[in-house]
Amino acid sequence: MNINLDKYKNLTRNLAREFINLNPIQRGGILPKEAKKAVYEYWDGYSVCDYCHGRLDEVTNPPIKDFLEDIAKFLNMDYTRPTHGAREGKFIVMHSICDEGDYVVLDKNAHYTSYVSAERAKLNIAEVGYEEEYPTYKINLDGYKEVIDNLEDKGKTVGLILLTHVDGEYGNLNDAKKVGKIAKERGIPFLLNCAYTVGRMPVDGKEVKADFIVASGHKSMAASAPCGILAFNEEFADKITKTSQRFPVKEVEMLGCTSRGLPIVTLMASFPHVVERVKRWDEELKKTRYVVDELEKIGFKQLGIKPKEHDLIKFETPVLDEIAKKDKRKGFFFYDELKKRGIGGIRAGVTKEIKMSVYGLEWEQVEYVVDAIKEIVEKYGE
Ligand SMILES: Cc1ncc(COP(=O)(O)O)c(C=O)c1O
Repeated sequence: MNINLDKYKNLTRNLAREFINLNPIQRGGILPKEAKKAVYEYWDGYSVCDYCHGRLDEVTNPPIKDFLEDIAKFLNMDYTRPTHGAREGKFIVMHSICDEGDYVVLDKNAHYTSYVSAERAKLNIAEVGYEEEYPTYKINLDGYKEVIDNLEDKGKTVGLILLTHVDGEYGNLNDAKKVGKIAKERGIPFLLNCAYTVGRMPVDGKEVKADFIVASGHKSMAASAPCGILAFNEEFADKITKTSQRFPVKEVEMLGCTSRGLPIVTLMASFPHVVERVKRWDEELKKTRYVVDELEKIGFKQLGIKPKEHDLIKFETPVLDEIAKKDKRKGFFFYDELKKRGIGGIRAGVTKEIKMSVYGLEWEQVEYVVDAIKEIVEKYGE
């Protein structure tokens, strides 16, 4: 065997712990210290299966069964199951409730994993477009009606309506209740993709008339990847939790058991922290809007709906692009300068547009980030 194993020794992370990480996909997945402690207890393989009597969702030690009931209450949904992430939840819904060839109607800002889930489930896609493209990229939610009507007029079956609660490109928050109402009127099941919302901000499934909610533990619930939650209502419980003919205790869509180790433990251990932090969502929005106000003063331009209703910020940054043309480090100057100031998470080499989030940072840190960016622009700009 000629394999060099040295590279696996002493694995360390470049983005050092003391860095302020501005990457929007990572800010909601930072573990509180309670969850870090649980890691030491449960880091071995199938660590949650010590007292299993056949199925993950029924394990009482650690308290997975209770957790799934509690998280259903937290989301105001009837039932939940653990998954490996939002994408696995979407696939489970599509695969279990749609028939091959059905249409999934989704918003144009949907994540690639929504498309890939549909493809894997052998479904077709129809998109709902924008009310406005540049600069807000706001989805025309009334457009769901038109897209559904057009498909039905052509004799097609719409098996599912999917809405991205907050998208990963612009951080636009959609009015889920509006789409939930359309879904109810048309009698079509409604899946709300809450990868960027559940765990960061309050979400009430019944209020928005969602039949299914998918959430992402590692993106927004302060958990280690990969893990997530699929929540569903009574009406669809039989389909989602159908058991195997040959192994009657095992749920087919879960392939028996999903998150069977450390990730689900971090998800549970972080739950008290998550329950508390969503109550402080207004404060998070204040921080986000402060960043936008301050950085627009130095020539950044926020894309997406204004004012911000979510912490993911996308900026057009012509000032950075101008500097990159002259600096010998080219586009890498910004990454480099941020790194010197203990800030990471902005894509290296990119200066035309940047994405960032200050979710969960202390106000002092938010101000530090804003001042650091202003200082860099002042120092290197004209
Ligand atoms: C809107 C949205 N949905 C889903 C996902 C995927 O989440 P997961 O990794 O939990 O499948 C992402 C990841 O960036 C996302 O932005």
